[in-house]
Amino acid sequence: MKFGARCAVAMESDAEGCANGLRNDPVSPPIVSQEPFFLGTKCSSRKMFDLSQYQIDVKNVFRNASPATLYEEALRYEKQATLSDTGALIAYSGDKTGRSPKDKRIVEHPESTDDVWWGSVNIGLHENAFCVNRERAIDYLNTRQRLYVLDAFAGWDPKYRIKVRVICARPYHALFMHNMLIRPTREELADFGDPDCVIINAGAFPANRYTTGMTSKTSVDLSLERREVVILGTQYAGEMKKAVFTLMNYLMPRSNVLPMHCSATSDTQTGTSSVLFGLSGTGKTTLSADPKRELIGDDEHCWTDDGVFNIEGGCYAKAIYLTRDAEPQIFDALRYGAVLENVVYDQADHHVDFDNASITENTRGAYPIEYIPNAKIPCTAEHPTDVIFLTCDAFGVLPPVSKLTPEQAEYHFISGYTAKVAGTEVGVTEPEATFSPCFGGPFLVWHPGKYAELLSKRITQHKANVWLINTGWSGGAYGEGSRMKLSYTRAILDAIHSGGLKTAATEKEPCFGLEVVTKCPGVPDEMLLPRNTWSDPAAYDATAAKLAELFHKNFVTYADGVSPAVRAAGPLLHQTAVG
Ligand SMILES: Nc1ncnc2c1ncn2[C@@H]1O[C@H](COP(=O)(O)OP(=O)(O)OP(=O)(O)O)[C@@H](O)[C@H]1O
Ligand SMILES: O=C([O-])CC(=O)C(=O)O
Ligand SMILES: [Ca+2]
Ligand SMILES: [Mn+2]
Repeated sequence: MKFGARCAVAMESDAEGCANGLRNDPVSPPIVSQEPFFLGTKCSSRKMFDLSQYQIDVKNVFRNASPATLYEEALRYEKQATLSDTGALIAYSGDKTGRSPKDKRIVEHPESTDDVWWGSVNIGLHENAFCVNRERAIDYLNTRQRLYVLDAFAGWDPKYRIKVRVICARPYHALFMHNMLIRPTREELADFGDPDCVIINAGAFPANRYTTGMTSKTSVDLSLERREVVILGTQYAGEMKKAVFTLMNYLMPRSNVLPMHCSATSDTQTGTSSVLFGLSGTGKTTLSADPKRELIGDDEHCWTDDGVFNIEGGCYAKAIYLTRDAEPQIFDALRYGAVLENVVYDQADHHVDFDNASITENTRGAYPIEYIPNAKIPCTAEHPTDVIFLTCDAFGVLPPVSKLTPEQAEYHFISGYTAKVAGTEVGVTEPEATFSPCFGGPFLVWHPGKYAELLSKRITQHKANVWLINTGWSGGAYGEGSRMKLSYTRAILDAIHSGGLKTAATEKEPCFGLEVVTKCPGVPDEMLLPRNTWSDPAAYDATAAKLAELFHKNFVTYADGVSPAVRAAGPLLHQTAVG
């Protein structure tokens, strides 16, 4: 894949100095680190890493510093940084503890404007406002004593990978991206050349609300032409990884490749994969940590003519209520090298209280993918045999598992349903339906139809089975029932992966028209038909009808762009009343 190179940079390798066993020149004062990853050698160069092409002139620039160096930097220079009792770096993101989708902007440019699905997801920004924000970010970075540069890759398939450069002021951000991107070898770093994408992270500094197009002090701006991301007014680290994902969501479909907000695992024998789509909190990361399978990745993948590849080099797991019993692989990955974001810990022994949501519900841990024992490196796999849609239905009406027809698959992919539970956001007192197209609305650049078409084509071509799994409520809506037991969801996945569920008994459910699996090893029969789990079946019917109506209302926007068969694949109830 070829990208327009805009800026030439002299990137000098320190390999020679190390090979000669040269010590640092004692007279040159700047501390410059270009340590390679995982090589176990301390190899620093006195050559300044030059950021002048970005008009950045800061004395101490660390390029691809080792985790140990970044730990040192964080502990010295970040106010609240500390170590957990398992050796993870604990860091705090400040006011923003989650992504800010309303503050995301895409530069309007004649070259890409016809490609972009403009609206509430992709809000346009004038090129001039982008330049103002970019300059503001650079001015801020120039006030710093120390900066961190990370050059690394996104995309495990060499045919599609892009070179990403992160420039940031916080060691925690550098370590986060070191974990989340694909770490280059020493040779790859020496030959890195010009990056395909640059993230300029000045998140500690606010946007100016009077800059055209700004509605708050936070702004995450992407220029598809410059291949640059500017971050102001948010230090939540997840913005950086999802900015890369957004860029991939633009680039990949141009090469007939489908980017997916999903996790992926592969069969240890056959190498075939299964992908789990789902919005935030539905279980992608949790369920992909599966000792019976190989882990390809937990959040961002692409489906090409050759199979699937992970975009990332690490995982970013929700840490709230994490226990070693329920999720041992993830729990054990939160050790030396991992970043633990916004967690509360005991001041005396630095033991992390995973049940404490006083800073945020969205506590997170970021670790390199090889911290999961059964990760497959390189993170690529054969075509999926199974495509799974995860939904966390807080209404408690969707069945634990149903088998979708190709038309239902397209309908549910475009709908992207999940539900928020009451209590986590102010003002949410009952389950709130969320529809996010392609289970990743905030990251789409093209119209959802483009991704839906690519998915349908690949599903048909590879005869993949499509399943809808409810990881949310059972026995009643939020407040009445309870969250689906993780062991049941895992048993369902095991049955899918063993091939057994393909031939399992099913029953057509009348409200959503779903073919519900009624027998699954490891799951009590009565759990599989949700109506049976409610104490009041009439209340179930009423809630199901309400949800069906929400599906119809949401689908109105997309109805014109799909075939009549797909339009008819939604919930059966109230179809005429609303749609
Ligand atoms: N039956 C279940 N299936 C999956 N997860 C469950 C289940 N019951 C409870 N959970 C919890 O729900 C959360 C799922 O979060 P997870 O990190 O897997 O989300 P995700 O889909 O990866 O989201 P994101 O895109 O934000 O990273 C975890 O905290 C997990 O412990
Ligand atoms: O992006 C984040 O901050 C976490 C995540 O995976 C998501 O929200 O989908
Ligand atoms: Ca995740
Ligand atoms: Mn995600």
